[in-house]
Amino acid sequence: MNSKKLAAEKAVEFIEDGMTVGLGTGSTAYWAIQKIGERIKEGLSIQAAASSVGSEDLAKQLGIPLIPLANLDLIDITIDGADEVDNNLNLIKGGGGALLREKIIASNSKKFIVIIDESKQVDQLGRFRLSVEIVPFASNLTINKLRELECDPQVRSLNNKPYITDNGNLIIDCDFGKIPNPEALNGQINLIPGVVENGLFIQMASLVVVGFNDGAVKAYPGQSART
Ligand SMILES: O=C[C@H](O)[C@H](O)[C@H](O)COP(=O)(O)O
Repeated sequence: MNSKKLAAEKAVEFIEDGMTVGLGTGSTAYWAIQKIGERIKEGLSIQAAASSVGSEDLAKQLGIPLIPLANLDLIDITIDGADEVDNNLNLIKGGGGALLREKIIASNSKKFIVIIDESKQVDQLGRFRLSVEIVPFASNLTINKLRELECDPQVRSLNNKPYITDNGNLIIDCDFGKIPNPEALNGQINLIPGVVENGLFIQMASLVVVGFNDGAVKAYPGQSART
């Protein structure tokens, strides 16, 4: 049973004609984009905003109409994956390096639906290294500041070169261990000059849809639920 696909397809049921839809990034969001593509072929009429070049390319292949990002106003619904979801429905995202665009799109969405398989559920965030996007200028200085937070910062690399985001920045993966106060840590990190954004998504989820290996799907409403 593909639990990522189950969660993704459940979430796509919330999309209605005429909506502006935020497309997430990653292996779970992939299934949501595929399902949206299917529904477009069946006559669904929407416009979409992609959170990464990869998702934009996939949407184009599937014939999903994309709205130019500069024209984006309010997004009706965004569907995206996560690396971890805690009991308060706070998230760690950014494993695929798309956290900045994802956070901009999610925070401007009336409804933000998070889709995960059951392995992503945790009691407390911190099993997964937290991604921090920083500008390349004097990156060592910014990394030193992150090190002061005692998180063993590591520059993400790809093919033996620093990984560069869609925005031309670096990703620093930080191991904080268990994160007892994600809200405070989010503020501390984002106050460091040179940091663009980090992968903590605090009280942003309207709904978390979890796919289970036995075929069950459960949905948990978040505190930011507006509908
Ligand atoms: O930057 C990547 C995103 O935050 C992804 O949504 C996240 O890493 C989850 O990806 P996946 O669904 O592939 O586990």
